[in-house]
Amino acid sequence: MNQSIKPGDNPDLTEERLSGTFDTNSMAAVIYGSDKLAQRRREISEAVSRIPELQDSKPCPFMTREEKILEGSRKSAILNRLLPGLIDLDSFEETVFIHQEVIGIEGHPLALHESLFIPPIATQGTDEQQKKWLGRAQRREIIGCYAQTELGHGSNLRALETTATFDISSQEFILNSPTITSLKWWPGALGKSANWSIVIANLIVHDKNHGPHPFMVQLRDEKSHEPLPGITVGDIGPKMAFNGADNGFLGFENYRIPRENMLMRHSKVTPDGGYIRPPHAKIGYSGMVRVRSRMAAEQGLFLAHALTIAVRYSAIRRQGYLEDRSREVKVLDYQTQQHRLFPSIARAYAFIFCGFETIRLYDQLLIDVQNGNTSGMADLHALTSGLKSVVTHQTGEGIEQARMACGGHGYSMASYISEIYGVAIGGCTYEGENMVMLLQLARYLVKSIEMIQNGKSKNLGPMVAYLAANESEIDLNLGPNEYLKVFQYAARSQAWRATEKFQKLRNSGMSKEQAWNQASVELTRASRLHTRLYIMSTFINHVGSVVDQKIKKVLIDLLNVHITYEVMDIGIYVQGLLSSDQMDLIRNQLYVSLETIRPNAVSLVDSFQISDMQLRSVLGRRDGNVYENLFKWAKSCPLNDKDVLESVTKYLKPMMDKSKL
Ligand SMILES: CCCCCCCC/C=C\CCCCC/C=C/C(=O)SCCNC(=O)CCNC(=O)[C@H](O)C(C)(C)COP(=O)(O)OP(=O)(O)OC[C@H]1O[C@@H](n2cnc3c(N)ncnc32)[C@H](O)[C@@H]1OP(=O)(O)O
Ligand SMILES: Cc1cc2nc3c(=O)[nH]c(=O)nc-3n(C[C@H](O)[C@H](O)[C@H](O)COP(=O)(O)OP(=O)(O)OC[C@H]3O[C@@H](n4cnc5c(N)ncnc54)[C@H](O)[C@@H]3O)c2cc1C
Repeated sequence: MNQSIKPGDNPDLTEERLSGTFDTNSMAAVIYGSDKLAQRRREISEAVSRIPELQDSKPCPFMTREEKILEGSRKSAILNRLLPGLIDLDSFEETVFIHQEVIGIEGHPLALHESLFIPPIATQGTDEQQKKWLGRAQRREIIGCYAQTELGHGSNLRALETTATFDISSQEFILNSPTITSLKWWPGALGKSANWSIVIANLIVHDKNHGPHPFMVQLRDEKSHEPLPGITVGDIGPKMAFNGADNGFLGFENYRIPRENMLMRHSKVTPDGGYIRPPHAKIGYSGMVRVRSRMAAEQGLFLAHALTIAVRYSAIRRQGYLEDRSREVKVLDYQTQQHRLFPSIARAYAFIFCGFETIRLYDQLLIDVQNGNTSGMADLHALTSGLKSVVTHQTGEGIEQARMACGGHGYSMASYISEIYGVAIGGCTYEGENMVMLLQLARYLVKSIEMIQNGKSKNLGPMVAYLAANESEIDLNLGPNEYLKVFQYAARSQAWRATEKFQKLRNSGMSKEQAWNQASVELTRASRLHTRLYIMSTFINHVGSVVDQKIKKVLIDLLNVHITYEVMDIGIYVQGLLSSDQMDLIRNQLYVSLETIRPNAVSLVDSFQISDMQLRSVLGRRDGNVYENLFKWAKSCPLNDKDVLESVTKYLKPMMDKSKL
């Protein structure tokens, strides 16, 4: 049963919900990993809806940037007071969720505090450092951010210019931004809100540069909030979206911090200037790996937001005719609309499933690393590098298709899809620009193939074992596992093609760097296919583990949409394996699976359980009463406060009057 049905709803949406074949609360339990977690989300939404001071003071699209930042801060402060009664304070998921619900996706002063400030202290700080700062940060006595990127350097961390030079005589580090390009640029909440930051700076001891390391740095006075002497800080200005966040710039001029402010769980500087190396050279990058490991689920949810809006709206929007000329048809009945939206629903489910898997893998790695075992770091770095790149790109594509699927109203901020798009595609850039991260995964794939070439296939990890197989024929009695083999063929042949291109260029005498650059488009293609294969196999495994038979049946239907769409999408890579008859068969299976999923489309998006407050979309309202609310929304636009604006009295009217003479 669809749990969203209520009296007074748009009858078209109710009809859709009645046609659903499964219980949406049970599906939510599968999406969020357990009945308890799905129920907690419902309870938190419900509790928030009953607290007047947590409601939006006006629709976000009508707010100026200053109002957005003020509103985010107002709500953050209220939440901090109310949180103990509303959520499990130890749960990161609940903390993120309630902020999302109350403040939305446009950013807020604590967005980075939870995800990039507290985790490095907790994982890279010593016990004493944690004792000193963790409690204060968790109680929000201080607000923090993560300052790594510089005006001139983001992707290439080796070129960061900020320095932290150890001064033995005073037992302090002296922070400096030696050039304009070394100014920290982009950190969220740095601009106006944060008073502390994790700063990534080159550690210099006895004139030797040990590369980027993390430091705890106070930026502003804790009483006056004024920048401390030696600190230059401010906001970088408006962005494409995410304007409730104050991304900032930061410069240091001989700014001193105590030796104890370098996060020293892994690397250390001793009082006499000795440097102790970390157990793995890239352990300082693990804060980024943590965020990347969470991005597939986050992005899947961004896509889920846009699809909830587009699918619900498509069920109430009637336009044109099919057979019955007496009533216009729901646009959701057009095959083109289904082809535009349903593969994205499948992807959203796939991203969320695989996102929760990578969060689990990261949590396991964290335990291993704390126990001194860093052997899994390279695997997870490769996996999350590829995953963040593919998922953010496909999420952006899916959201944009969702916008277009809503026709003209999709272009209005009342749909809110443009904001979702703007925030989500930031993910193509932050936490590592997508091409750069695909090339990180490519290094791993090339190394894996070199192992095969050197007769060491048995040392390959399970995620790359397929690179050594030799599939040349597919039985087209196609079930998911045969589709997986088709995808493995595509990913394998592209990985070999790219590696061989690189090796050929090397053998022709080209430098490693030039050869890599000349092969890089092919290498990124290999990384994408490898990642899409991983997403597909995780989806298949996940569906296989579902116990509730009604839920399993729908998920198999959704999986069929996914695997047929994905294979059609990579057709060019499987030409050597599949005949044109086989491709036709798959194409037809895709069209059949679109029809099969159609009656469950609304229930599948309802199962994401995104409340109206969180969705902030007139088009995507749960009750489907879109037209009357669009009219209300337009009337409430500040431009309509007056009938005659100054733009008219001051310019247009005089112009028209003058023209009359
Ligand atoms: C509705 C949904 C709800 C959602 C709720 C949440 C909403 C949130 C929305 C918005 C929030 C926005 C928040 C944005 C926050 C953004 C923060 C940031 O962006 S922080 C800055 C991030 N910066 C980067 O990511 C920089 C990218 N660059 C790098 O990471 C590195 O420079 C590099 C590209 C990895 C290269 O590093 P380096 O030059 O040092 O190394 P290489 O020579 O290339 O490689 C040497 C070997 O090291 C391996 N390596 C590299 N990194 C790692 C690692 N992390 N772990 C393990 N190994 C690593 C590399 O693979 C090489 O190995 P070999 O090939 O030699 O074996
Ligand atoms: C919304 C948002 C929030 C952010 N928040 C933070 C934050 O809180 N803290 C923080 O420190 N930073 C933050 N950032 C910065 C972000 O991490 C960087 O912008 C990102 O890492 C990309 O680096 P860049 O800007 O230097 O891109 P560039 O590296 O300059 O990329 C420009 C182009 O060059 C290409 N390119 C670069 N290197 C290579 C290469 N080796 N091979 C092939 N192509 C290459 C890229 O693919 C891209 O096409 C944020 C950014 C955004 C957009």
